[in-house]
Amino acid sequence: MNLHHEIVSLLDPNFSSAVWMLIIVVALLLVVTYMRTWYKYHHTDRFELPEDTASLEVTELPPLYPSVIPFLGSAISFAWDNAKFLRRATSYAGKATVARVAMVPGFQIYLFQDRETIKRLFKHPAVGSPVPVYTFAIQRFFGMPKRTVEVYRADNSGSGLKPNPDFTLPADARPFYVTHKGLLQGLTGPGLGPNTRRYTEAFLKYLQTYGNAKILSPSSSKGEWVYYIDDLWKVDAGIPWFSRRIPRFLVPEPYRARERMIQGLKDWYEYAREHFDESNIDEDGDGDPVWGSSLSRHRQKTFPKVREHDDRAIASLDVGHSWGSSSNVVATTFMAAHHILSDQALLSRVRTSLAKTLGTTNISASPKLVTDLLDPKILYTDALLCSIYAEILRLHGMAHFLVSAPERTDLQIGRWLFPHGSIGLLSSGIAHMDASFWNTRDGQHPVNEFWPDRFLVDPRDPKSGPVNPACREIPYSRPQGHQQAVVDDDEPYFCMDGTEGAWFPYGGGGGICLGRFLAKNAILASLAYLMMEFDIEPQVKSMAVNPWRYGLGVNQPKYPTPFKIRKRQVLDVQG
Ligand code: HEM
Repeated sequence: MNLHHEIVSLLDPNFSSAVWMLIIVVALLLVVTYMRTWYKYHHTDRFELPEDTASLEVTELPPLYPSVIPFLGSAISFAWDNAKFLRRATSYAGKATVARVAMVPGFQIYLFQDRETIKRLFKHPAVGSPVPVYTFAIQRFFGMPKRTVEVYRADNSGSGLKPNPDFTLPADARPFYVTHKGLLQGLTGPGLGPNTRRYTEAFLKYLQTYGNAKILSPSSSKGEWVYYIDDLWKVDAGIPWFSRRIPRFLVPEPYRARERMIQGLKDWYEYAREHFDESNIDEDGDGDPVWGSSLSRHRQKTFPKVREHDDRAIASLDVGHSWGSSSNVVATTFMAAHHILSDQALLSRVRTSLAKTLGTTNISASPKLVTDLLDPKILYTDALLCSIYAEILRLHGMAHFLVSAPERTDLQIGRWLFPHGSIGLLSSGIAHMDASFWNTRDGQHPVNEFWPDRFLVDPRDPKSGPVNPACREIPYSRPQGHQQAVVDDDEPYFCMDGTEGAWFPYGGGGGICLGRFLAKNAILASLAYLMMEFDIEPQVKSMAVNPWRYGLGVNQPKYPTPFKIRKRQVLDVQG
């Protein structure tokens, strides 16, 4: 049949009257539904937030985002360009807001982007991290065997000591609790100091032997050394593919690298079990030559007691741990170094400020050990360095977070209802780019540009500080600390007051990154060492960000960014 015939048959009243009627009814339904949603969407007073919400009776769901083709319309826009769709759906009259989006029939996602709601979500004790996000990551990113993933999938007991009341399984079915407890101690408790120190020592050693150094896992199955860190970066490059479920035959390299890491880790466990000697634990009670840290020893002791956690499964968790503890730290340090090194005036300000903070211009010639000098307690007092750190994570810390309401209880988040079993999405990338909230110095320093002074408060300048003076709610205050006492009252200081719910590269609430303190310590120490000890010349004029990774963590460059690096020759001037 040719086109002419098709048109004729469509116009034939006998053939198509019923079809036409159906099409017209469906079209009318779509138009009416769209107009109803559109009307409600535009007539919700979304910016009216009552002061006291505790006594408020909430019946209001966030407004449903209108879409011409229900469900499909939003799902397609989201899949096509999630950053653009999220920005559009979460902004109203130029302000960040909340919206409900129908993704597939029967499933709506709650987009929370206004600061007040985000602050409340982070503070609400019943808001959790959805189990499917974690199970997706351990299975797809880190190759966890299915049988072990099922144990996580069935664990709705939470990560606290006391399981949720509806959880009826025995204690060995609580992998979230076991993992969380170990990480909490190792990354935020007694392990933080020793871990920071070991990180700094390893980083210095790596740079001092730059070019020759390869970090090796203890052995592989064939007794060969494996380039663990090289493989880690191959896995890191594979994360955008894993997250889109691209199969192995199309991108074999990251899958192969992951397998080598898993094998190397399993061999290491065997080797370490054989060679560990308690009497070799360091004086700090944490490190040891074979397991490395009390966190590793704790994981080895506790994981095998959880169902389906043999060496194979633990190795997948450790691939995840290796990735989680390095990818974002390296990306943040790289981005900060790139911005500092691209601006000679800033580089010189950073070096002057560090020399003052550390009390010397030549840190390796200082009578103090470099690791003592790069102590976080000292580096935290360097206002410019801290401001650069916060600004880099604002500009480049782009992550989507999912939060969940409990399975049986509706939550009241400010004036909004977050119904039981629902999933919410927050994007730090959008919050970090809110031009109405951040101080741009009357547009001189737009939100999409790096401004090293954004988080500095100059007591003599009322227009300084991170928050747009027009929407600042609380006055800034100088951080109180023993080192701060010696500081001149007029000197600019680092401050994040008033940025809660607007700056959250590490997530927030119960699911907040447990490595955030270690990350900050590592980033500050690495930057201080790189800037003070080396002359680094980038070999590219500009750097483009890789859009493929948007929402997966800190931005990375799209193309290789070569640089020349050599040891600095500086005179030892004690401050
Ligand atoms: C700049 C560096 C880092 C960034 C931007 C970052 C970011 C994040 C983000 C966005 C999450 C998810 C939060 C959520 O889903 O609500 C997370 C979770 C986590 N991060 Fe980090 N992270 C960094 C460094 C680290 C380091 C150095 C470690 C460990 C040594 C670490 C360990 C973890 C752990 C264990 C979790 C899971 C927390 C939980 O589920 O209880 N992170 N991180």
